[in-house]
Amino acid sequence: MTILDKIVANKKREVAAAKKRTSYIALEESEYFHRDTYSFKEFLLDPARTGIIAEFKRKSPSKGIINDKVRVSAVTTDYAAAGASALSVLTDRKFFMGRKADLVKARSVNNIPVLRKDFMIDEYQVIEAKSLGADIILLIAAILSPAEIDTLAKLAKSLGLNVLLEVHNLEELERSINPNLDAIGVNNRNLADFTVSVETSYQLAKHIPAEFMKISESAISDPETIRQLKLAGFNGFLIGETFMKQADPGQAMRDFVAQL
Ligand SMILES: O=C(O)c1ccccc1NCC(=O)[C@H](O)[C@H](O)COP(=O)(O)O
Repeated sequence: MTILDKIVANKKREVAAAKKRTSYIALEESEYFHRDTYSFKEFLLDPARTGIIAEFKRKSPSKGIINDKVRVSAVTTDYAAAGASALSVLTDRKFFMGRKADLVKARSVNNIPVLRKDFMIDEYQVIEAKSLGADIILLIAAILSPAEIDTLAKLAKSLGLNVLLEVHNLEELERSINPNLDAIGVNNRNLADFTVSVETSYQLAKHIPAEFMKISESAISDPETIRQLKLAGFNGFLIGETFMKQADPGQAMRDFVAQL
């Protein structure tokens, strides 16, 4: 069983428990459920911003604890002030030490798009994402069939959410492409064995149709890589560990942006 299989098996149990705890009606009564979301594309293309999607990530399966000493409100507002085009907040508890409350907190103190970073396998999670204050959901091609991507993406769009599809290779990209997506993210981390290579982004860039925003995800650790990725056509850059491994992630992002 790969780590991804374990994450998905656990997610199925978590979603079943969440459905018992909080009804669909309760989700739809959340103060955020009826809000208008921010456009991911608009913020990515805003020349006053960096294109960076800055992630709040305490722990990961590949690295263990990265930083469990910082507060989501302070870090995400610092990220936004440093020029983030969007925030990414992990809500998986078991493998990433995330919390749904982290997303609610990030939403309440920021005015830029927020990605719910989780392993979406069920329509319930999409509705929950809206109720927690997310603007963007992530659909991971490695764990979803094309039909599941279609269903989840259509539901997300009907709620005004932006949809980011994550792929790791050409086969995933070709089978998963769907008109209800806003952005395609190329994950430079192989989720099966955790090896990382930004080459994955360069190789897939030319295969992503022009109508989708292009995002490069993971293992981005220096400003020069962003310059190269921009030349290859990428609009967004998802960065977690590079900032979060520092005692002050917001300052780390400011220092990084100063070199762009
Ligand atoms: O980060 C992991 O170890 C990981 C393991 C299994 C599934 C997903 C995983 N990460 C999710 C991500 O996509 C990253 O958090 C995100 O792209 C940021 O990556 P990084 O900048 O390398 O922290």
